[in-house]
Amino acid sequence: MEFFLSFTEAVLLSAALLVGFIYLRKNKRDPRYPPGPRALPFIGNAHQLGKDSLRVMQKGPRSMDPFTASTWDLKSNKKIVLQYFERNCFLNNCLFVLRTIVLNDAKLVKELFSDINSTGRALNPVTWYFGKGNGIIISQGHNWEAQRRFTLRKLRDFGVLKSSIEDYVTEEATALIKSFERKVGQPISGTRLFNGPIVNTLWRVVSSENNDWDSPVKPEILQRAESVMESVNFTAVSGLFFAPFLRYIAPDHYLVEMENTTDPSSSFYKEQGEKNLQAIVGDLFVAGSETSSNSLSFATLYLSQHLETQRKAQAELDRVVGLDRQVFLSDKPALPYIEAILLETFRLSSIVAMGVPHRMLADTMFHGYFLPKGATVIANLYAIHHDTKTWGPDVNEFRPERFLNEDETQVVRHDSLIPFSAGRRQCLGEGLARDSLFLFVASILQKFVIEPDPACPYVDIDTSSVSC
Ligand code: HEM
Repeated sequence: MEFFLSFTEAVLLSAALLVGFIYLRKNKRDPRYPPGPRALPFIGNAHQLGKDSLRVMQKGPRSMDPFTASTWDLKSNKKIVLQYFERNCFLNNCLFVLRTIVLNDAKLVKELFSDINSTGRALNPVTWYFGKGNGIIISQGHNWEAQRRFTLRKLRDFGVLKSSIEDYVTEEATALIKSFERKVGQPISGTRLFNGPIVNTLWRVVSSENNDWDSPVKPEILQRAESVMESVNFTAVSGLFFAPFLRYIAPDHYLVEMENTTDPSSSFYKEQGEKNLQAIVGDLFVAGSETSSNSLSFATLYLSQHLETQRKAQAELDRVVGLDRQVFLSDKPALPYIEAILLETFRLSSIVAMGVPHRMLADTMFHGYFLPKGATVIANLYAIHHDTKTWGPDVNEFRPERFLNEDETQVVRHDSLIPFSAGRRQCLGEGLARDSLFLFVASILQKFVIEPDPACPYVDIDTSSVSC
């Protein structure tokens, strides 16, 4: 029997063969890649990553017990510290599949993220549309380096990282305590509870302007920040929301730097400088507001379920601070139990569960494995903070004592706690976040006992959702 193809069929067949050929050439799995589950053509590992990609990336797709967190491969009895996955390319500018390296070990995250080759960011059309690669969070290369260095220096000069924004935060904490005092005995929803004081603190850092977030009419900046949180996801948020306020922002810092820049290739030069300034303001709000306010919500949620922990913290506060004065940052060294509560909250909640993905800027050999240029690298912070081999069998329990020495008089730092990631792109607001959370939590515990709502005594806690 003879077959004849029409011209159209021949063209379609050739096109299909060409696509198949390009696919095979581009997506051939290099044997030097880290180990990982077998991927299918075009969809990669999408079928295995499924709904719970967080846990699959932690344990591998054949994991026998998806709910006991451990980065231990039960079959080979080896720790899975590095895995290779292929994710589909929906919204990512890659051909067919997105090569993805997942790091499940804090030491490896610190090591790889200290390498300049790992400092790229995965750009996709959404982040590109909003940020155009400007600012800090989604930029890379010279632009990122220059903008990050400048912002860090200014935040340091300004004193954020030296804690001199203490006045702002303590004022916000006092306002929060007053608002709680009006509601004693009534249930308060934990969602958005801390958005007002956190957004206002950030706003004061960039503009020196103060707003009463507890007034019946929400200040515009809080409305804008909440609309950002509601409407777009973490990576897709834009500085544009805050643009009308740019005239307030550090006029004698960034704008002076722009004015003094005469090199057209500089990221501070004229229009490019403006775009970066706009993006940075957005970055600070996006990265700083939801993370900090959610951490506070988690801290109060855990505390509401652990009255004994509250009693111990309050005994410490009574001894060190008393009731007649405010808590200051200088009290921190004498309040190790409060500090341990925060560290345990960072660990257990792991709110930035998979960090912010990085992208390899050049082919790199790492611990004998080949990490190709363009591959996405994910630090699986959730896995690192929930590894039973590191933290013990009670990894899902809220137990601040794990961060204290035996007689509970000193904080014990743990190398595997990296809620702010590590290396060259480590969180820029870490100091501000740690200081504000300390002041808020200590001020609340100094005055109140947090109890679960009798109408909702059991709370099902997930990293992303809380429900009765
Ligand atoms: C509990 C609060 C916070 C947590 C858990 C947190 C966590 C993180 C993490 C995991 C990253 C990704 C780092 C990486 O790419 O490897 C990050 C980046 C960043 N954070 Fe935070 N953050 C918090 C608060 C803040 C605050 C208050 C600010 C600013 C005021 C801030 C500003 C930034 C910026 C600008 C970046 C991007 C850094 C870069 O790409 O070079 N964060 N943060």
